[in-house]
Amino acid sequence: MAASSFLQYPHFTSKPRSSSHVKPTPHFLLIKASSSDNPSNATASSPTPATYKGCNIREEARRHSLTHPQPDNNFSAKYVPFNAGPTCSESYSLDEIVYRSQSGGLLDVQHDMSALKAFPGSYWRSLFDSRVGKTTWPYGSGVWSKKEWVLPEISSDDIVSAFEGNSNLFWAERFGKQFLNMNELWVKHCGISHTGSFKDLGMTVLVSQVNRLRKMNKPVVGVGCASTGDTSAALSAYCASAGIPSIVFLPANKISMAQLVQPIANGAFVLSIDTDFDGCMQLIREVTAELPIYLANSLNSLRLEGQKTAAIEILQQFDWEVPDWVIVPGGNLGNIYAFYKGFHMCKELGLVDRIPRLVCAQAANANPLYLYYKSGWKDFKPVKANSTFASAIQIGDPVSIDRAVYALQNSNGIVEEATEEELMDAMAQADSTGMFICPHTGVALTALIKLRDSGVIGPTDRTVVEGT
Ligand SMILES: Cc1ncc(COP(=O)(O)O)c(C=O)c1O
Ligand SMILES: N[C@@H](CCOP(=O)(O)O)C(=O)O
Repeated sequence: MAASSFLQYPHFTSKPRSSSHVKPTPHFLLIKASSSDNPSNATASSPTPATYKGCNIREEARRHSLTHPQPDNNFSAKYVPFNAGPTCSESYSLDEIVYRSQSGGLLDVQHDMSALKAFPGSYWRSLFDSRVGKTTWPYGSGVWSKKEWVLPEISSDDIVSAFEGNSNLFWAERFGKQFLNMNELWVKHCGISHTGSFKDLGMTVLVSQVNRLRKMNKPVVGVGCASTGDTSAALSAYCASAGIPSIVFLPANKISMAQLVQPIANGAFVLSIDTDFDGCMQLIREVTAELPIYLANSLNSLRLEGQKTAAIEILQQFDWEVPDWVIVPGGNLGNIYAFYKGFHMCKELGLVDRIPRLVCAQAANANPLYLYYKSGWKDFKPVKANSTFASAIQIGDPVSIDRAVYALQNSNGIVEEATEEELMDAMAQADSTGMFICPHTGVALTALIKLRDSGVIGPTDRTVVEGT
């Protein structure tokens, strides 16, 4: 299909739809950014979803901020080439539509660290702790409770949030003791989220920024992604919440029915393409380079700003004590870098004094990072990803390979792999102790089992496995 023909699809009008066109759906309750806080804008057919004593929570937040002042917003962030040296002067405003550096490399969101450092670590710890479990807009979200470190310049009115984050850090006591002879095993359940995916953490940031860009009349007619199921579920839900068209490229017959239903129900333009995820990723990169469709995959570094908050949350949930190990399943490899970035910011800004060692776990059927690691980081080759029960990480040519290597090299990290048999055994063992985990978490648990067996992870090491 020619790229331009996407624009003929009725979803893709060049004019942003006003929020009055958004019909609330009975399937979910998202707190939607509106163009105004004026309660009189709420009509009978679109009731304000969250009310408190007759006012919406934005109004309430505004009143609250008068009595509980938030830090002065002198904070800012910009895009810079990923891992550029101190002499590099290339940078872009976050209001520009750019995914790659001049040399074609990855970008990173760089915060004004000197402005953030004006406040001591104890200040940030107390501020973040004070926002947990509240409905104050937008800080009730685990992502936006760290707004100053995420997208400091966005207006709270532009934020599209489902109050994602603040996920359970589960003490896997029985599994740890019975199968691993360890007491300090924890599972960070990032997948217990609005759409059932940790991608919500990144998507609230990306779609909020798109909402802002559209209000600035930037040329964004819709948002698109390639997906193995989770990114498309998150993208379509957040876009539907904000009344923004979305388009998702899915590899045909490789998405579970449960996840295929999500973008369809959310009204996304769903394309099932006769290729694998890597083929879909290539296609969406070409389409978003040519058309005013904003790229929502983790190649877009905005996503990682939201996902990094899971790492900050882990520290917060341990009362700012640092675990020894954090194990993350890896596919397109944005998330392992997001974790590194969250931990590293906490160290740099004085909230903690060290970072955990990171482990990235891949399915043996889709293991390009593992092979690269085993070569001593000498020889990266994309692979043809074979089918795996961990279908969301069936990815052979990860876009964030450079970010992942950086994260692992700077955290004394390790890469492990899991065969199909190993990941299924790990799942069965975990489930037999009352957990109910997905195959991707099974891949991460397999990495843990192997590292315990070899003695690399000790019996008293505090270890967190990310459930996605
Ligand atoms: C359920 C699930 N777990 C883990 C991952 C891996 O995350 P990443 O692609 O950031 O490496 C993905 C996506 O790839 C996923 O959908
Ligand atoms: N597993 C992912 C693959 C795409 O990852 P992304 O983080 O780059 O969007 C999915 O759910 O689609």
